[in-house]
Amino acid sequence: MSATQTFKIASIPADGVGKEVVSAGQRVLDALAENSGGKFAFEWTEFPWGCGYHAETGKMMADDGLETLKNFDAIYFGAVGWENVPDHISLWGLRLNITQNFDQWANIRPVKFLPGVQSPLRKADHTELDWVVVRENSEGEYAGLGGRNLSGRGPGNEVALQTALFTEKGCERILRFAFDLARTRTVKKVSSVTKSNAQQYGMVLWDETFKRVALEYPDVETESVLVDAMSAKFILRPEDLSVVVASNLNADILSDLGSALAGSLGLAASANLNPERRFPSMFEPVHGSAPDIAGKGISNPIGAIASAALMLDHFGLHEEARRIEAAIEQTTAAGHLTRDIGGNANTDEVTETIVQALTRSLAAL
Ligand SMILES: NC(=O)C1=CN([C@@H]2O[C@H](COP(=O)(O)OP(=O)(O)OC[C@H]3O[C@@H](n4cnc5c(N)ncnc54)[C@H](O)[C@@H]3O)[C@@H](O)[C@H]2O)C=CC1
Ligand SMILES: CC(=O)C(=O)O
Ligand SMILES: [K+]
Ligand SMILES: [Mn+2]
Repeated sequence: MSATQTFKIASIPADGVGKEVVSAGQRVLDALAENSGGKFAFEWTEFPWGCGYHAETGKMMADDGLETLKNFDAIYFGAVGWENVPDHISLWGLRLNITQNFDQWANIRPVKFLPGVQSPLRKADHTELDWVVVRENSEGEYAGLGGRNLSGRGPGNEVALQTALFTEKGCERILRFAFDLARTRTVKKVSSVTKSNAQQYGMVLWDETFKRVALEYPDVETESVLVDAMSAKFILRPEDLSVVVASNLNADILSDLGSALAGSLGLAASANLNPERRFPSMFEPVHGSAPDIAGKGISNPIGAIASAALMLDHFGLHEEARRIEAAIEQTTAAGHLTRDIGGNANTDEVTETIVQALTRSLAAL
């Protein structure tokens, strides 16, 4: 028998439901490894970073945290944010610190409809709707550029600048990524989203770069849509979508909309990729720490488990990734649903049902 391939994964559950869903995802991956016949194994190292760590140390992560993370094959993340730390401090201190410094410039967020899950869309059918949001994850509106003039202009006259950064190289690499992804899909189409009628510098550069790159992909259909119109299109003509590429903020908003259309924020998976593989990539559910339901054991683990499947794809374990997705589908089809999607199962019950479906499918090999 050939040697076991071991993947070193850094897990960062962080805050709120992040802890519940990361442990669910680990449980599923461990079950997969146990049934792999020694083909591969996962070696987990958990880091306690997040708002709880901040309460004890005044920092969101260790000073040498990035240096430590560099040695892992991937990062499995939960969600960051709690009431003891302002959201912009916690997000920049942990998630954005990692995505920015590890140049995880491509954020892939599939919008996936599942059997047995009711969508708010009247015409939703899980066999027909299937699109993916590609989010520029390194610049745009989240470049972190700007500043505040707190009191220099006198009381009541404070000013703040929040500058979006668009570079031709940054636009080009994410647009190429979207085209390459479209080529792997049944429907070869890229919808590029901006607001270039109102934002006449950066987003016009994006639009022009899109037209230029598109010339190299004559086999891929294209459209350029303004973000306000695209939000309507998500609801009225979702069957027209395959790959939707947008800037950091616009894609952030559109991906929450997409996951809500599929039934819940708790379902959506994401991959923060450094496509050059100079740094580890990070896999996390699209949702945040959900303080309104945290600690009750009722959070939906599917977004995190589906993110673990995206991590397997990154490792080249495609067949195993599809098996996890199939186990998720079997579970929802059989009516094992958490509350956010209309059921009354808790996090552990759904996770165990997915593990059982996965184990059965592996035993049948
Ligand atoms: N990547 C990250 O770590 C992100 C962090 N955040 C942070 O999370 C905190 C809460 O942010 P919100 O705007 O409330 O967004 P959120 O995504 O945490 O919650 C929005 C709604 O979706 C529900 N929801 C989210 N995940 C769920 C799950 N797994 N199962 C069932 N229901 C779920 C919540 O209960 C809530 O009603 C903030 O501190 C925010 O900064 C928000 C988004 C992403
Ligand atoms: C911060 C946030 O909302 C996201 O990355 O989706
Ligand atoms: K998250
Ligand atoms: Mn978001």
